[in-house]
Amino acid sequence: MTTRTPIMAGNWKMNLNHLEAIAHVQKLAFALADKDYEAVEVAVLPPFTDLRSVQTLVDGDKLKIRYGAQDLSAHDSGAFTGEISGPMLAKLKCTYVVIGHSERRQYHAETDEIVNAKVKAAYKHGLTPILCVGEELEVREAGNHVSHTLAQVEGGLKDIPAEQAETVVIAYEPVWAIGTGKVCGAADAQEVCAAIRAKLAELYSQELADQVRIQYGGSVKAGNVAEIMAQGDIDGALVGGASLDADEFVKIVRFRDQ
Ligand SMILES: O=C[C@H](O)COP(=O)(O)O
Repeated sequence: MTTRTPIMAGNWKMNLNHLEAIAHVQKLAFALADKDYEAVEVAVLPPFTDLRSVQTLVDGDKLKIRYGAQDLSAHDSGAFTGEISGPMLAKLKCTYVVIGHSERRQYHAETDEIVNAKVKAAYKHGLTPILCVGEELEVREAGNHVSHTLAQVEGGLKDIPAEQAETVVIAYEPVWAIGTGKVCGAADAQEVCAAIRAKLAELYSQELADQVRIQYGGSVKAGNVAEIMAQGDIDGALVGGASLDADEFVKIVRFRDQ
């Protein structure tokens, strides 16, 4: 069985300006020792306006922190006011791009078709998608959370060949657990993450499914991360609120010590 390196990613959402971003990344870099980076991959996902500052810091100080954007356009260039393209993110040496976050699906009406077009744009420009999936409360209450989430996985990865899909990071984020303090029980999160892995095996191969990293996201904190990470199919966390506090995020990265 493949060993998957855990990945802890801080999705800052619409928080921290570029000066705050510099201070925050410096704090993370100072607090994390080499052994932390060996054991866990650490990524920050700042607003677009912070990316150049983060790049300068990471490049200049040769930091082992990776970074990426929270969204991208499905288009390469052109008359798309307000949008940011894959080539622009690639030029900033982003590793990751979050695609299909529930806040994009909810507030910007992003469908699985749009999400799929963005996944294709990411791969076209050498960016690794963090593909977000997960159900709303009413879907879970109706008992349809697994099928709903798997349909999003299938829709997001439509026509993506195995040689690209093998690098995707999938973030399972039950919408009702995001920013609410309500954590999905570790066993419940594991149920869905295991189903996602089985879906990847069905769509591609068991080998590919064993390789793909699946994160849990939704009110992850230092106090609950160890239990979440103890689940067999959970390989990391996509952290919102708690990633804005550098000390808390470092504790999450060091989940084995919690
Ligand atoms: O992308 C991160 C998720 O939306 C989780 O956010 P949260 O940790 O604030 O609940």
